[in-house]
Amino acid sequence: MNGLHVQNGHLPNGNSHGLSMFDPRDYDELLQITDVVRNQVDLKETPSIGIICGSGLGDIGDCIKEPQVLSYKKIPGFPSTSVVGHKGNMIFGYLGGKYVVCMQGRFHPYEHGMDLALCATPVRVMHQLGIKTLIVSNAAGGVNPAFNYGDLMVIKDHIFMPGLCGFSPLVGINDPRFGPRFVSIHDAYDINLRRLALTVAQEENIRIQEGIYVMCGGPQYESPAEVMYFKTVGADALGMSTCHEVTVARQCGIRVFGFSLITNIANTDADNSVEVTHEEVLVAAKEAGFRACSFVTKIIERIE
Ligand SMILES: O=P(O)(O)O[C@H]1O[C@H](CO)[C@@H](O)[C@H]1O
Ligand SMILES: Nc1nc2[nH]cnc2c(=O)[nH]1
Repeated sequence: MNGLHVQNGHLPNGNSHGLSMFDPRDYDELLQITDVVRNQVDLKETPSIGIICGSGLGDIGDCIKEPQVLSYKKIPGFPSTSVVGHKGNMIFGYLGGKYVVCMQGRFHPYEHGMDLALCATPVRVMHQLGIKTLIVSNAAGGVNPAFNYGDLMVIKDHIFMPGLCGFSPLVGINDPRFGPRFVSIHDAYDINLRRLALTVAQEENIRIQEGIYVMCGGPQYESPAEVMYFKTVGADALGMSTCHEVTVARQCGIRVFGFSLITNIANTDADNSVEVTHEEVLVAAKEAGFRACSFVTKIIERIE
């Protein structure tokens, strides 16, 4: 067991289950966590689809029918969610006629005691629970000048800044049961799911964009010069999450669909002061809750 990747090697929630230390890269230790989840939920069937709700987008989890809600506090190995707008529940139930598992809240690399593999633990647990498709959502700042506040953006590809700088969740011991040491990220966001999402948005009259998502380390928002830098290299939206989850999902062969809600327009002009706050991000997400929920539900209805 290698506790190096978890702060002090201790799990804040682990004691009552006898799992007080764990390594998010160790398949067998994650299996123990997955078993604890299975034992606390009356699973109706194997969930085929996993969902991760972005900041303020927890309404997606609240749309689930026949929900069984397991607080992260009851799952050994799951850190507490410390970011406002991330409730910290794992929800099992039906959405769009399919049995799903939904993470109502995610872990970000900038939170206390995190490393990227630990942040991606929910994806590995959902893999062990049997999901074949992952839907990830996030709140993001729009960089593309054609984007408006409140737009949804289908993620076409990403630029994973921490991953490029040596902080990939795949750094460290590789257990081949999760997948290969070297993972190709050439087709991370499934093209058929992207096409399906664009069709659904058109049919439902939902304003939709498609673009490149950049994951920055955060928690500070970008300076105008940084926004300009990302714009120059082809970014459409900026956030602080998602890419580590997608990387881990692709290693396990999970098919991925991702979308961003554009909660603010990132500023490129240092002479024009524009403050971004997490409060406004949450307001934008709240306003979009119903739309995001029906978008995800309609996509799931049509997933094969
Ligand atoms: O990516 P999600 O979890 O939606 O959250 C986004 O919103 C927060 C900033 O307002 C950051 O954590 C950013 O990543
Ligand atoms: N990095 C980053 N994350 C966000 N999340 C919501 N808005 C933003 C933004 O402008 N930048």
